[in-house]
Amino acid sequence: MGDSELRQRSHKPVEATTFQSSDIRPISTSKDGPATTSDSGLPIKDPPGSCGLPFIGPFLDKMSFYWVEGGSPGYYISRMQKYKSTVFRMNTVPGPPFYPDPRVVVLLDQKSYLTLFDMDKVEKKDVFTGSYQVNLGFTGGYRVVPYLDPSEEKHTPLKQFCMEILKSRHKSVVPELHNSLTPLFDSWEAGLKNNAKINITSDLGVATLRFKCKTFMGVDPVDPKVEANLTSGALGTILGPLNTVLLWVLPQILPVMVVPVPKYLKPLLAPLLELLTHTIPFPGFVVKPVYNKILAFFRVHSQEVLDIAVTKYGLEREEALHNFVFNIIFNSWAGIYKLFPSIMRRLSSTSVEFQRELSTEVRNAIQEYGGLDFPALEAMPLAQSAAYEVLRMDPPVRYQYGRAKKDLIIESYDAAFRVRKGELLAGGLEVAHSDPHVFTDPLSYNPKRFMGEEGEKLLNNLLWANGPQTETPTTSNKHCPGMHFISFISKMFIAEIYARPKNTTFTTPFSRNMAKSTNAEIIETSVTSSSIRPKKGDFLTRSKIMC
Ligand code: HEM
Repeated sequence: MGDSELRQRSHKPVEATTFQSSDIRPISTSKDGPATTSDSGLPIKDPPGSCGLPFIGPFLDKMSFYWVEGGSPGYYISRMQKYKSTVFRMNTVPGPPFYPDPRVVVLLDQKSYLTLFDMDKVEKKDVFTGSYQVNLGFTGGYRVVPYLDPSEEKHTPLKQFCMEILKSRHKSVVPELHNSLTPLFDSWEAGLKNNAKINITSDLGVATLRFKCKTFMGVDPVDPKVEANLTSGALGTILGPLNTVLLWVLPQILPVMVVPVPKYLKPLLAPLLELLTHTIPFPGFVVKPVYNKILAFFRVHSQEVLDIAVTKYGLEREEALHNFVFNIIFNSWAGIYKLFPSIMRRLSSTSVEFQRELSTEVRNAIQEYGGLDFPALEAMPLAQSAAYEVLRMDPPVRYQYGRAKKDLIIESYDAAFRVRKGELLAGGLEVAHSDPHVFTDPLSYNPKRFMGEEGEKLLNNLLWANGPQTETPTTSNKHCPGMHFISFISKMFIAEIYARPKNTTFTTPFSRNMAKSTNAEIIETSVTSSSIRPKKGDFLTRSKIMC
């Protein structure tokens, strides 16, 4: 399916669809009988779609998700087109035999998607990763804050603690990000002059890990002089800091990930990979050595932070420690690990003229305010818009879930759907972020999209942080408390690239390597970065690229 087909996807009302009886549980009705139209006059119907026969349906769907349709968004889009609806029933992943019930009602347009942020309508208990839950052994036996519903007692103090950490360390953000990126960019440029191979994703991974730890704990996790650092001991030496954290992060998301395998090896490797990654939930003990290593580092260096958790928020020290590790490594670092390479890839696809304009904005602001700091960064609307546009097209977290607290009527643009209490709602964010009702030419990277009065209004529809960019994360909602932090550092990352003395545009080898390491394709051989374009059909294959 091509981009043009996607653009033409229909939101016209659909005919009533046949259901498997196993898909439907009894629905409560008012004494006047069930309503036939919603409050805004739309016809009420059951969501189209079928989950198939028990076990067989979910199993076949799961195979299709991982091995035929390349995961999100292709899997969602093919079903959206089949049912001619942006709300429908389907099986999510993982599924049988050893993962829980994968039946969900999917929401793919901007209107229905908002249901997922309405705490009166959905419960967010244990749905952070969707239909399955990560073994508690990954987090020291604690249910960390993203798994808690706001109605749970611990949610408020744990979220307040996270917000406090972000606020209290904000002055360190600019210098620490600068100090982490400058030597890295220097080394890339030096290496590229000598035709050395660079790996953008892993190099940035280490740099941002150092940035996170230095900002929030004041210590460098790879400095051999630092106690319990992530390169120390046999494990640290063998794995290195990046693999240590990845070996803890990845098994938590592997159940929903498409494992990239060359086409010709698929028949050979698929059964083995299925068995290893998508069949049996990972038990906690598999990550114990690496988690203990991470924990030991945090335990030594987060005492000041933990004092705040205990004295100000009345939290148990050990629980606060596991939450702190999760906030810094899983919530935050893992998101940046995906986001920063996406920013480079998207920027490298823009024209030289645009990159010059960006560079001029960055340099002028730095000159006017005497350095790359908060005031200068405030004066970079183009860099900010370019960053928002990456968050729109490549949201690092691609799914959101919530369980219906009661029987609901959920409206899309052209129909209203009955959803039963207890059903799991699943949002596919890449598709909702490409809603043609809201975004013009939604499949194109338009770095100026969020600029100006009209552009700023679109921030209401930027939902990557589990809520509109214009709304505030609070203890009563599940909005990501790191929303402003991430928006800010993404803009600063762009500013750091374009503030570099020699980089009015990326040099050719820089771009070529960016292209190679992010799987983009060089379609011309001219010397400018505008020759780098994402692969054809990128929207559909992106999930493979980014994994
Ligand atoms: C690119 C980076 C990030 C992305 C894509 C991201 C995305 C999200 C999303 C989608 C959720 C909601 C999950 C759900 O309930 O369905 C969430 C929640 C959360 N995020 Fe972020 N986040 C990022 C960075 C951060 C940072 C920097 C922090 C803090 C240091 C953070 C802390 C949290 C916490 C504590 C929650 C749970 C909120 C609650 O329970 O109310 N995140 N994030």
